[in-house]
Amino acid sequence: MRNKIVAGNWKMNKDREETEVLLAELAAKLPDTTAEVMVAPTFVNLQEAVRLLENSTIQVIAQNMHYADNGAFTGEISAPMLNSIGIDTVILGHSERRAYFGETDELLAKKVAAALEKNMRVIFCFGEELEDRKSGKHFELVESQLRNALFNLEADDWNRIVLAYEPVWAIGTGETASPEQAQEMHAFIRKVITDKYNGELAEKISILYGGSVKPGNAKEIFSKPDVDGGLIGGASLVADDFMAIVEAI
Ligand SMILES: O=C[C@H](O)COP(=O)(O)O
Repeated sequence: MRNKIVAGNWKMNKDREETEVLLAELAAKLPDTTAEVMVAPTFVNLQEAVRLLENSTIQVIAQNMHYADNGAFTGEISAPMLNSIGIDTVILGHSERRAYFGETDELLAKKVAAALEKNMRVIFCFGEELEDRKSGKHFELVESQLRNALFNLEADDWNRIVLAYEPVWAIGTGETASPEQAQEMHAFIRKVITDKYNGELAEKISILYGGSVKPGNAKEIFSKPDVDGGLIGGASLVADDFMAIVEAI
């Protein structure tokens, strides 16, 4: 049985006070669920978020990290720093990091290795652009992203990998992949992992869908057999919406 996960990626939203308000609402409204529920506030508010959620089952995770432990990397945050405030899960490879900050598969392979080395869990994001889908190259592209960043991992490393398929054309656009498109890609991802490793390993990997998941479409998307939850952007900034999505899992 794979872990069901609903993770809220707050991106560059919510200052300190707004963070406190939203976390308090989320803690109060969290429904009874067997799913893992996670939130990724901005770096400056992570420590406070950990403190505020110490009595909640909601996990606080990070949006990004550098591959080095420390050093001359102005503006960056390392895995040991995250560990030191009680964070053990990090989102890597988000399409906004790839598009606006030039993150490549090669760099992401180093980040993934660094996170795993520090016993962190990684939510690894990947997905095609609209042109890739229009030209029918989306399967090829997705496979290459997995191969380049993750296929040097040992089978055991995958115990700490969660995948988040996010078609770039569906992020923040209001346009969602149809539940069938999501299922088709998730099944393909599981097949690619089966071919590289084995079916048993592939069956254990939680594969989240991300891209305009809202209370109104979450249930249908989550009903697909290879969709194990969601990475939620905009709707994670509104407590009732996020919790409605948690209810839908
Ligand atoms: O990390 C979350 C994804 O980028 C999805 O964002 P969205 O739900 O605002 O489309």
